[in-house]
Formats: sequence, structure tokens, C-alpha cells
Amino acid sequence: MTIEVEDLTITVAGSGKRVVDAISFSLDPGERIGIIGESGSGKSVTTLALLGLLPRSLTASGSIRVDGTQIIGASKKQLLEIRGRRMAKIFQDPSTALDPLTRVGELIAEPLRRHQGLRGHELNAAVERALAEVALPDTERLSRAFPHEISGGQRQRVAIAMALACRPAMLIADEPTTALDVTVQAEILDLIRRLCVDHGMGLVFVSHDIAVVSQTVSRALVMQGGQIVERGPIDQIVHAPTDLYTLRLVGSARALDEALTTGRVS
Ligand SMILES: Nc1ncnc2c1ncn2[C@@H]1O[C@H](COP(=O)(O)OP(=O)(O)OP(=O)(O)O)[C@@H](O)[C@H]1O
Repeated sequence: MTIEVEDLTITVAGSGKRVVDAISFSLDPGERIGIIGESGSGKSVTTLALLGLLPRSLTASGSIRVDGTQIIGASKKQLLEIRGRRMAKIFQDPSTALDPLTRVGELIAEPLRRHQGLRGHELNAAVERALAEVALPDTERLSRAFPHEISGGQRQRVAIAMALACRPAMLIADEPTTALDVTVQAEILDLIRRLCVDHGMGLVFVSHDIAVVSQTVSRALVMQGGQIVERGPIDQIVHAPTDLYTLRLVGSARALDEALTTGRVS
């Protein structure tokens, strides 16, 4: 899947405030890209625009082409088609994606039934496979559990399994590990990267944390105040940033990293 964003501007209805200001970037099939920036820099609204999911209070202008289809101004039907089958999303808090009253097995079965038309034994086998693919243990017991009966890390794995059920060409992940503790965070990042590579799936990975992004993507955009202030290969951004704001982000990530390894917090 290719994504081509040109001069995307997102404006708050009423005030006319530009929360995203004429940004352009593109993504080749299977490419993994990060969007980095502090809170309020416009990362989340950019990903919502890619999915055609902006709230009514925000208006997009410019162009977003997904495999050539224009997302801005597209009909509901076109958007549903692109979102459900070809673009999947996972968010910071997996609980929002998981209906608390539905057992894990059924949560994963639902998109498989809807998008792939699977039934009966075939469906059960596909659910088992989906759970195993995200490295969830004891899949039989887990299928019968409700979301609140499993850990936060396991919930995010279930959300990933649901997102991948229809074999999307692109995964949009908005701070998917922020709510998890550091060890679980590393495991989930590893899982996301492996699944992308195995399935040739593209990734748009949003995070305020440059260290997290650097483990997952090959290229990144740095956003500040709705604009892209730096872009390039992730190694270059981490090791030789040219923008002052990026330098600050890298500096604070490094200071935290050092404090954690030496046990010193200044
Ligand atoms: N529905 C909305 N109506 C008006 N303004 C909004 C709306 N949603 C977001 N904004 C504003 O758009 C700007 C960008 O928000 P966005 O959520 O994209 O930032 P972010 O970089 O993802 O930050 P965070 O990591 O905190 O989510 C912010 O100033 C925010 O207040």
C-alpha cells in the first residue's frame, strides 16, 4: 500500500486554528515510518486523517491518497472499504478496542467472520492461529477469558491479533506501548516489527518517545506545532539531528536512558 500526503492541513472548525499545517510525506509498500513529537504536536490527528476518522470539529484540506484513492472527501462506503480491509489500527489503550462483555475468542472471530467469511471449524482454527501468531500462551483458556481477566500486555496482543485478522497492508499504531511497563513494551515492539516484516505490512508508528520509535521503524518524521521540522532515516535522526527541537527530544531520551542504566535521576 502506498500513502501520499500532500499539503495536509487540519483546521479546528470555528476558531480556524491549524493543528496540522501543510505537511507532506509518503510511504512505500511495506515501509515502516515513525511520527515523533511532543503532546499536541499533531501526530494523532494526522493518523486519524489517514484513516478518514477525523471528528466533525476538525476539517482536513490538501490531499491524502491511499493506493491512489483520495481519502479527503471520500464517501463513507469508500472509507469503510479501505479501513476494514487494508488499513488497521491499534491505540494506546487496548481496552477501548475490546468490548468488555465479549470473550477474547469471539473478539478475534468477529472480524474473521465479517471480512473473510470463515465459519465453523475453519473459523476456530483461524482464531487459534491468530492468537498463536501474537504469541499468546494457552490459547484455549485465553479464548474463553474476558478482556478484564487478562493482563494489559495480553490485551494489546489481542488488539493486534484483531487488527491483523484481515491481513491489512498497513498498520497504524498510535502510542501502542505507552500504557505498558518497560519489559512488556519491548516485547510488543518486537512483535509489531516481526509481524510487519513477516507480512510485508507497512507501519505508521506514532510516539512521543524517540527511543521506542527507533526500535520499530526505518524512517521518521518529527512534528512540532503541526509542522514537520525534521525527517530522515531513524539512525540519522537519533545520532545526527539537525533541528533544535529534535536535538532536545533526543537529549531528553538519552538522559532518561542514562538515568535508568546508572540508577541516577538528575
Ligand atoms: N476534536 C478536536 N477539536 C479541536 N482540537 C483538537 C481536537 N483534537 C485534537 N485537537 C488539537 O489538535 C492538536 C494536536 O492534537 P493531537 O492529539 O494530534 O496531538 P498529539 O501530538 O497526538 O499529542 P498526544 O500525544 O497528546 O495525543 C492539539 O492542540 C489538540 O488540542
